[in-house]
Amino acid sequence: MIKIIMHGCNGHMGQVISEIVKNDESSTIVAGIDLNTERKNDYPVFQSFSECDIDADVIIDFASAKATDSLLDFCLQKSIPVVLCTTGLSNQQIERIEKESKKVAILKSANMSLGINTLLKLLQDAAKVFVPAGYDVEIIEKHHNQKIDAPSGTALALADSINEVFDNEYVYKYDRTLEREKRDKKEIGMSVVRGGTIVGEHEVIFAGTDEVIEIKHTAYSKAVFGKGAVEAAKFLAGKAPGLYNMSDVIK
Ligand SMILES: NC(=O)C1=CN([C@@H]2O[C@H](COP(=O)(O)OP(=O)(O)OC[C@H]3O[C@@H](n4cnc5c(N)ncnc54)[C@H](OP(=O)(O)O)[C@@H]3O)[C@@H](O)[C@H]2O)C=CC1
Ligand SMILES: O=C(O)C1=N[C@H](C(=O)O)C[C@H](O)C1
Repeated sequence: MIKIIMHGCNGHMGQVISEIVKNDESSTIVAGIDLNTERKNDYPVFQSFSECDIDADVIIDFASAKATDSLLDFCLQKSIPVVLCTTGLSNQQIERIEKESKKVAILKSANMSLGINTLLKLLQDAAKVFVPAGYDVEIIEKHHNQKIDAPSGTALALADSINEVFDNEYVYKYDRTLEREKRDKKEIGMSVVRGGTIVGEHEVIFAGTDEVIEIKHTAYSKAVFGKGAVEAAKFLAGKAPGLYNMSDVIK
């Protein structure tokens, strides 16, 4: 039975994970951390890591980038691996995660679904064909109106996966409203929609002369992220320090 601390336990994803774990015989949540402690849970909830003295095998994090530094402090202090799912991290935080992963196991993934993680690999094959043939790459992402960060962590991961094939030569373009020039060949454009309760849509477009290829993923429920996160937690518990991602879990 793996013991989990749920960071962001009273948020949308925290509640999805709580339900999954409640029905899972091989994992249990031993504590939650959340700014909001009003909700009743069947485990103790602390407002911050500094108040939590409970030990665990792994932490699942779906909270806020504002809380990522205190999360890392706690993981290092207690030597507890972490499945880091929060998006909107700064470059400094990403550098720190890389550094700290030499001391504790960290699995970082902007999207825990099987679909997106498979797409990350498939896209590289598509890009190897279309980009050298001169096709432009554009990404459109759509999310609910409660989302704080833009573009989504997944949109950035999709772009990174394509960019990696071309030695990271491509520049990301988030806003064309001030442009008075044609699109540069060496850019990947990202467009963002926010509205209602859209769970998460990501579309990658390869636009060539007289043809367009659109590869799209739609999440219909947050459960796809929750299931992946619990699977990742089971994978990471007991692992040696290192930086892991979902491709280590989904073979
Ligand atoms: N990797 C993936 O597959 C996925 C990643 N995400 C990412 O996960 C994160 C959370 O998403 P979601 O559950 O929808 O967001 P919510 O806002 O619903 O939940 C976040 C929870 O964390 C709490 N929180 C905020 N700041 C702190 C803090 N400093 N310390 C402790 N708790 C804090 C919030 O409290 P309060 O409401 O009081 O602010 C809230 O209860 C986002 O970054 C999102 O992009 C989401 C889905 C999938
Ligand atoms: O905030 C969300 O909801 C989601 N965030 C992640 C992201 O930023 O990519 C993953 C998913 O699309 C849902």
